[in-house]
Order: sequence, then C-alpha cells, then structure tokens
Amino acid sequence: MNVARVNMCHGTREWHRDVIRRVRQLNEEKGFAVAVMMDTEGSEIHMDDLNDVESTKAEDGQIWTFTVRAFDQPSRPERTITVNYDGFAEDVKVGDELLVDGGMVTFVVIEKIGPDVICRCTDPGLLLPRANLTFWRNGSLVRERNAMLPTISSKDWLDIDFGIEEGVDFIAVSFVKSAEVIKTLKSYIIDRSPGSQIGIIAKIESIDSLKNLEEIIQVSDGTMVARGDLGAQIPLEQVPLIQHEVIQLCRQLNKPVIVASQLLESMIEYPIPTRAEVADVSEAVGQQADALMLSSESAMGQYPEKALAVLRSVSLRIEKCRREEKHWDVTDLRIVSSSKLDEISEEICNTTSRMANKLKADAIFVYTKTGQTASLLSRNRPDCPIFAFAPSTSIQRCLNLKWGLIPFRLDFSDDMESNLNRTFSLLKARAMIKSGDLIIVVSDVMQSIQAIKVP
Ligand SMILES: Nc1ncnc2c1ncn2[C@@H]1O[C@H](COP(=O)(O)OP(=O)(O)O)[C@@H](O)[C@H]1O
Ligand SMILES: C=C(OP(=O)(O)O)C(=O)O
Ligand SMILES: [K+]
Ligand SMILES: [Mg+2]
Repeated sequence: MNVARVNMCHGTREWHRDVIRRVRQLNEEKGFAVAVMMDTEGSEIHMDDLNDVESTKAEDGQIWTFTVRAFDQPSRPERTITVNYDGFAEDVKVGDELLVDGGMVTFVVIEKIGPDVICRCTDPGLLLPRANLTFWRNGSLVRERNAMLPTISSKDWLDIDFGIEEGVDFIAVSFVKSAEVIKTLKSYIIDRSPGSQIGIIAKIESIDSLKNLEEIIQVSDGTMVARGDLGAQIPLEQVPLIQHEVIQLCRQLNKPVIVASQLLESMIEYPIPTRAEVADVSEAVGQQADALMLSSESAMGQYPEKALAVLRSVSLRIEKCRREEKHWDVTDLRIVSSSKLDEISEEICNTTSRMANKLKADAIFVYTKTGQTASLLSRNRPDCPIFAFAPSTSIQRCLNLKWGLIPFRLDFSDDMESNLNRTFSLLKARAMIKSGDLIIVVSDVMQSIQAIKVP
C-alpha cells in the first residue's frame, strides 16, 4: 500500500491517533513511506450510530420512524432512527423516497408528525450505523436546504486540527461542492501550520461538485472519485462516465486521482473477488488512475490482506500488459505551468518521457527538491518505472500517491556524480536496476536530461 486512509466518519480520535502513529512507526522501522490521509466526515445527512449495534434489519412493509429527536440509549423507541440533520423533517414531503446507502434499503414517507417522519419500508435490508441518507422526489435527488449544509462541519474543523497536529500528509474533504472550500481550508492550514506540506484531496461525491469539476480539481492537490456517495446522488449509470472524466481532467491538470469504493466489495465476506470486480479494477488501472482505494474491504472486511493482494496483482498484470502493448503513448497534454521557468521543466519532463519510451529505457531517475519534476514525469505515464529521489520524507510520502513513481529519500550533494553513484548502488542492492540498464536522468536543479548506462 502507498497511503493509509483514516475515515473520521467512524471511531474516535484516540483510535485514529493510534493507527496513524503505528503507520509512522512501521515507516521508520521498515523504511516504508506510507502516507497518511485523514478523511473528513462532512455534513451530509446520515443516520446515528444505532447505539453501537452492528446492524439492524428493516423488513418489507414495516413502519419506521426517522426523527431529528435525540434519545438517551434506554428510552429509544423500537424501529426509530435518529437523523443528524435538524432540517430533515422540514425538508422531506409525504411521498418522498428515502434511500439508505444509495438504495441498500428504501423507505417511502407516509406521514410527518413534528420532528418525526414516518416511513414504510419498500426495499428491505440491513441498516448499518451512520449509513448515508438521501431523499428523492419524482425520480430526482432532493436538494433543498440540505444542500446548504456546510462542507466542513464544526466537528470536521476539530478533526482537521487533529490531522494538522498529527502531521498527516493529506486531508480528504468529503462532499466538496465548490473550489472555495478548498481555498479556505488551504489558507487555514497555512495559518495554523506555516510551511505545512499537507495536500488537500477533493472528494467528488456530491451532485453539486459536478458543475464545478475543473475549478475544484485545479485548486486541490488531488481528487478522489468517491463512487459510494456519488452513486447515491446521481443515477448509477453515470458513475463510470464521471470516473472517466475526472481521471482525464486530473491528468491534464497534473493532479493525482484516486478511484474509491466497492472495487472489491464482495471480499468483505469472501476470500476471492467476483469476475466483475476484477474487471472494474482492470478498467480503473487501464484508465491510468494514480491510486485505487479499499474502504469497507479493509475497514471491516474479513480478508483485508487478500483484498490488497488482489488489487496489487491485477494492477501489476494490467500495467505490464499495457506497457508491452505500448498503449502508454505520450498524449497531448496541456501546459500547466504558470511561469517560463516551470514551463521549461514541464517540457523537459515531456521530452524525457518520450525519450524513455522511444529508447526503451529501463528506468527514469529524477532528483527532485519539491517533487514537482517527479510529478510532471508521472503525468506522462511513461512505459518504464520512475525512481524519484527527494530530500525530505514528507515529499517522499506525498509522491507515493502518484502514478508510476517509486520515491526514495536522499540527501543531495552538490556533486551530481556522487548522487548518481549513491542511487545506482541503492537500487542495485534492491535488484531494482542492474549493470547495463539504460537510465534517463532528470534533475530539477540542473534542468538537464542525461542518458546513462548503469555501470
Ligand atoms: N474506525 C472504525 N471503527 C469502527 N468501524 C469502522 C471504522 N471504520 C470503518 N468502519 C466500518 O466499516 C464500514 C466501511 O467503512 P468506510 O467505507 O470507511 O465507511 P463508509 O461506509 O461510512 O463510507 C463503515 O460503515 C463502518 O461500519
Ligand atoms: C470514499 C467515499 O467516502 P466515504 O467512504 O468517506 O463515505 C465514498 O463515498 O465513496
Ligand atoms: K469520510
Ligand atoms: Mg463518501
């Protein structure tokens, strides 16, 4: 794995702190560079935590009450679910459909009594703690005052402070609607923690984000196609199209993109995936997404390691095949640089990738102070691996999210010859390169391209 996500929707800060520290400790002990991503809860509508029962079954035709009232544990009436959004009872109308987790369980609203919304179950199933709720009227998602909920709730701000304190590498913002919220969060982080390297990931999972897609991606440090909630807000058949569009846009704008949710859903319970799931993973790899994310499979599934192994083997297989087929041609990429100097680096990276492909190079080596040159190389999706050397572990971890990059930490010396020799020995020792290999070398300090045979 390259990145560990902690989902603040669930669990306590203490629990998450422990996970983060254990990842950090393993990084140190084993020399890994696994980045940590803290994912905010957001304030879309969801059920309460069911007083900590694992799940509860809603049967066909049963009457359930969804309410904005809070209950003390013992006095909670049967078949009653508390909803986190105070305006809920006012926003829904009799006749609306209430979808739990995008339709895993469906209810129809039959009556409203003050804070209580009385519903009949029309599609039975399991209700899970904190399951997401959407309501639909005449076949479309109802966006009323619920659309005005803040993207970052007061609890999210506390979680963000926690993330900053723990020094996470990325903060993923749930239910982003516009670029503004990302800008606000970025200036907040700079204010709280000057010089911070925390990257902000915009989760595309809200119908409102779709009209501002390009602006949102532009101001973020990366994007997640959060198919779980997205599929609860738009018709399911549109999800693959949005996935494709977001992946393309991210590549054009040079931002990493994560494809998330239900990649291997059946592996929550079974030790092997379905053929359809393998095809879905292959599709995302073929689309050249930067990262694939497990959620329930590793959060509560019975086979987390097996699920990870499947992601890994399918990704390796598809990438190998695509590289051999030479599908990974350098396509027309728009210029992303805003200064002439940056544009020079960008052009060097485009040329390097083309050269590496044409010369069938065994690897690209990049010596990068800020990570930008490595990122621009990755954007080209060249046929060979890209070994990136950066002076800090935080840049190394952030680069871990990008397609095709294998990042290392290296103290740069002024003598490029010495840097080269140290990295050759390092990678030879790990059997990642061998004598005679052709390496294309780029450095953002020298702004040069060299082709070298490994001694
Ligand atoms: N830290 C945690 N503590 C307890 N349960 C968790 C935790 N993280 C995840 N879960 C469980 O795993 C399920 C799937 O996790 P995830 O995909 O991250 O969340 P969600 O389903 O809310 O998008 C959750 O619904 C929850 O039941
Ligand atoms: C990744 C997603 O977000 P979360 O797991 O936080 O709901 C999703 O909705 O697909
Ligand atoms: K979340
Ligand atoms: Mg979500």
